[in-house]
Amino acid sequence: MIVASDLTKRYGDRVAVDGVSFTVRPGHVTGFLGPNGAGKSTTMRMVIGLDRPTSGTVTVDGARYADSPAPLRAVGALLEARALHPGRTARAHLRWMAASNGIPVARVEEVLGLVGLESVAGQRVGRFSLGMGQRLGIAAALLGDPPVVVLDEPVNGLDPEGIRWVRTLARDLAAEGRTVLVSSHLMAEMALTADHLVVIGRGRVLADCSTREFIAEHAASYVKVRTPQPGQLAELLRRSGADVVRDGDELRVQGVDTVTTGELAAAGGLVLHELGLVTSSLEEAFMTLTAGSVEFAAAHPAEVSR
Ligand SMILES: Nc1ncnc2c1ncn2[C@@H]1O[C@H](COP(=O)(O)OP(=O)(O)OP(=O)(O)O)[C@@H](O)[C@H]1O
Repeated sequence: MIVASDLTKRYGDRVAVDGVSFTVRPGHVTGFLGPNGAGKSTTMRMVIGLDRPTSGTVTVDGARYADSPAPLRAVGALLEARALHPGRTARAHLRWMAASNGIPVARVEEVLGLVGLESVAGQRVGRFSLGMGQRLGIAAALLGDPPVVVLDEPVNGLDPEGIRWVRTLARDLAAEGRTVLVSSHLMAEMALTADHLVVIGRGRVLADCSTREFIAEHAASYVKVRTPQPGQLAELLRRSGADVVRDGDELRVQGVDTVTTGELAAAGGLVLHELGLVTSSLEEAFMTLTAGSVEFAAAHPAEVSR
């Protein structure tokens, strides 16, 4: 279990992580979600002791990572900008990591197989593609067979097959009872991978709930209905308590479902050309939630031309 309590990190007068508290439980994939610059990497670096909190604490299974006698066996981590010796082969890199953590060399071949890098294990990592580098980073994270796995943007640079592979791997690791924390700035991907979400923006926790709860709360939906008699239908719907927005022959209705909308139209003898439920995408929900906390938002075209 990872427990962060009031975790804060300042760089000079810049607050990267601002009083963040959350718990990552075993047996689940927890998605750590936020736009660029939200503080995800900084938080993850503090989890594995690469950065020291300005204040607050973070513990892994009750202990600070820095106090662990064999860190790779306690927490496996894939962090961005991993330092790799470009002249070393993938196998040599993993063997060196295994040796320095008292891990049997046979485990190196196991993890190479697990991430699908056996055939290129003898190649120098300097020539690896971004995707191969990510797989090597994941192999390194799993080397110590750790109960806690922290993956920072693991699908970066992966093709669709690779993305699906990471998703399955994360879920399998959680199903084995491990604690799995995966960061991403892609809401849709996280919705498929994570059971639980911790959403941050500008260093603060914006949401901490199950993925199901997040979808139910933030993905807005409305009934879309098209009719040649929009004025009359809007009137009927409003009388039954619905909020209605009219756009030509189309009505966007909230507060009643598709069944009620159809029945009201039938009772009023009105013709319908279209009736359906529209649910805003999770990406939209995520962007709405984090709108005020995006560090590098693109200017609106109208603002640029002004
Ligand atoms: N070493 C550093 N010195 C100064 N500022 C830093 C440092 N590391 C991070 N920051 C700042 O802290 C904030 C959070 O950065 P962080 O990399 O943790 O965000 P992130 O959510 O991981 O973003 P991304 O998705 O872009 O990786 C940013 O404003 C960043 O500029």
